[in-house]
Amino acid sequence: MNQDHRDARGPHPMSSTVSPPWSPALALSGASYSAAELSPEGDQVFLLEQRELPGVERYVTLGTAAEVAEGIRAMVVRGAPAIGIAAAYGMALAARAAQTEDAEGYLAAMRQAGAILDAARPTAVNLSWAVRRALALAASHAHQGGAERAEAMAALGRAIHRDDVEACRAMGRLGAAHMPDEGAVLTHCNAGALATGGYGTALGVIRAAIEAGKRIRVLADETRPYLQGARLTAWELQKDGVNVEVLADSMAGWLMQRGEIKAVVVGADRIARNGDVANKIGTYAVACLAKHHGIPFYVAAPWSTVDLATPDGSAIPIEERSSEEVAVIGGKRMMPEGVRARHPAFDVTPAALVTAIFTERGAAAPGEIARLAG
Ligand SMILES: CSC[C@@H](O)[C@@H](O)C(=O)COP(=O)(O)O
Repeated sequence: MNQDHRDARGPHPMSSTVSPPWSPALALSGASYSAAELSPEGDQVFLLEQRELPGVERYVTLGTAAEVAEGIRAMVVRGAPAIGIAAAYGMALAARAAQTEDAEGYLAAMRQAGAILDAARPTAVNLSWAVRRALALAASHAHQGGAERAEAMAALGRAIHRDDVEACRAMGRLGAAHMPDEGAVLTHCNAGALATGGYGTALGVIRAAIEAGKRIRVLADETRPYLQGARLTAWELQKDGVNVEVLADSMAGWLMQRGEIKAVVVGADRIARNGDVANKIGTYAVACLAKHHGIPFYVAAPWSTVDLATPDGSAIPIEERSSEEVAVIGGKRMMPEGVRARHPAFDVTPAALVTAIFTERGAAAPGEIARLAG
């Protein structure tokens, strides 16, 4: 990422645009914005600068796989499916940059780009899933010419993007039937259009339920420390005219006790073979509360988030991010100098606390998720 992007909190008129290029995935999602796009020529990646939402809506322009990796690490783009799509587009940039006609040289360059992208964030399996798919394609077309390889890699990124929007729509239709006819549904973090190719997983379920005529209002946990709920979920639902209110994370238990919350639906970063679910830190606490109060707790995720190679949640790597992201809010330090904050960015909700998982392949009890592998 060049300096403009690394330091992307201020206005950088030379490096930013206000709208993404048109793409088939964007058209399919129905939104006016997109977390990640590849330019029509395949030479630039546009990321919606999510760290500046809800105040500023702009895109940073990236020209190399390493810049895309830095955008993922720094959370310019975030959300499991969206970082997988961004990584696939990063691999398209790498294929374009690999000018060599030598197949081995090309493969070495692609492996190197894949390793950089894969290392950007450890928990969401969609990232390594997308890199693996790109490397498999690279191995199959390494002997072709540079232009052909670059075109094929760009097409793969666009297909992964389009498929993700279609998966969101499919799981949305499925999950909508499980939503209450009316009342409040709680969600945690942002599992919406901003976290996916478009439409969203958990928010896709909510959108589909509302499109089907259900009178749902949304309670969005603010989701400390990055505030994905307050900043992102509230932003995208407000754009759609959905009734949304934000809760400080500590408020959900009280509202459940009062009977105000009818269901919980969240996304996932990785689902293990036994149905344990890694998702944004705080999800486990919400699931425990839901169990205690007899409230259904649903997870919506594309099949690319299901990791059958990981037997259970204890084997899922949990990202630890910087103390500063917890300690400093809006530029102000909220704890004494010299005191460190803990920052596990994800937690694991045991399968026993999950009512059902919705994927594009169908709905399943968490313990039966492997059945959908076909
Ligand atoms: C459809 S996205 C589901 C998850 O990726 C989402 O809930 C989440 O935990 C995102 O974490 P983030 O740290 O913002 O990348």
